[in-house]
Amino acid sequence: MRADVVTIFPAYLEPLRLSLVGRAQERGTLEVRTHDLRAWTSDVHRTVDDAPYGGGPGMVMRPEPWDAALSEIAASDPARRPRVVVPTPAGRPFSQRHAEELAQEPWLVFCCGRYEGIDARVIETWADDEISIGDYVLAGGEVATLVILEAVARLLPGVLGNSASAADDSFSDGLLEAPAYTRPQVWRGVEVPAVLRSGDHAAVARWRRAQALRRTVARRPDLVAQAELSDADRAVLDA
Ligand SMILES: COc1cc(COC(=O)c2cn[nH]c2)cc(-c2cccnc2)c1
Repeated sequence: MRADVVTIFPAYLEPLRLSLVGRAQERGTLEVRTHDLRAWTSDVHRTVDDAPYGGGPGMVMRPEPWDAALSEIAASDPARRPRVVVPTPAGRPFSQRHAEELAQEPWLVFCCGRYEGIDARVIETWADDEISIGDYVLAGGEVATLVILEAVARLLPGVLGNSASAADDSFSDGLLEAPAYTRPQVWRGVEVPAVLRSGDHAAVARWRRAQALRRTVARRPDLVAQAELSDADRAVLDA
């Protein structure tokens, strides 16, 4: 996968060189290219923003630099059309399913908005996906891009070691993760649930499913409504 990121703060994307996403890049599984939007300005002050029509607080990002940047990036591989993603509070809520969808794409381009956002005509012309990572306002799209790219990168083949698997992700079955434990067996007087030390894999699976169900009912009833529940699941919830 190739991922281009257009931003006025390229340094914000440095964390992508670390850890999991960094390893994916070393392996060639993912190629991340960052671009400074100001490279596509033509005035001496390298202006990327201007006052909003209709008044109101703050500034809006001008269309010309974005159009020049996206045109040049898209033209760099004429045989393919990138999927253009714009992180924004006004976007579709990001989810594991959405990450799985994006992980199938060979080429993503992320547009990191700053100020009050990007001129709507750029979004209309270029954006394939407007994505929100949560109902709050960030100062720019860079952090949201890091979130989305990390969620997508870990789904790419070979990125997660063989000890972990995205297929076992909590959200892969639509429920929250069950509680996890490791050594010591007793810590601060609290013992690891016996079933987890029983070696009975079927019992462990039943216990984890029950814990995940109860946790999801308590914290995210909205997810329970969407999950496919078996009769055994319903028995747990009715208990
Ligand atoms: C492209 O347009 C944007 C992008 C961003 C950065 O993304 C987020 O904040 C976000 C992404 N998921 N959740 C939050 C912020 C605004 C914005 C809107 C209103 C006032 N101030 C800023 C507009």
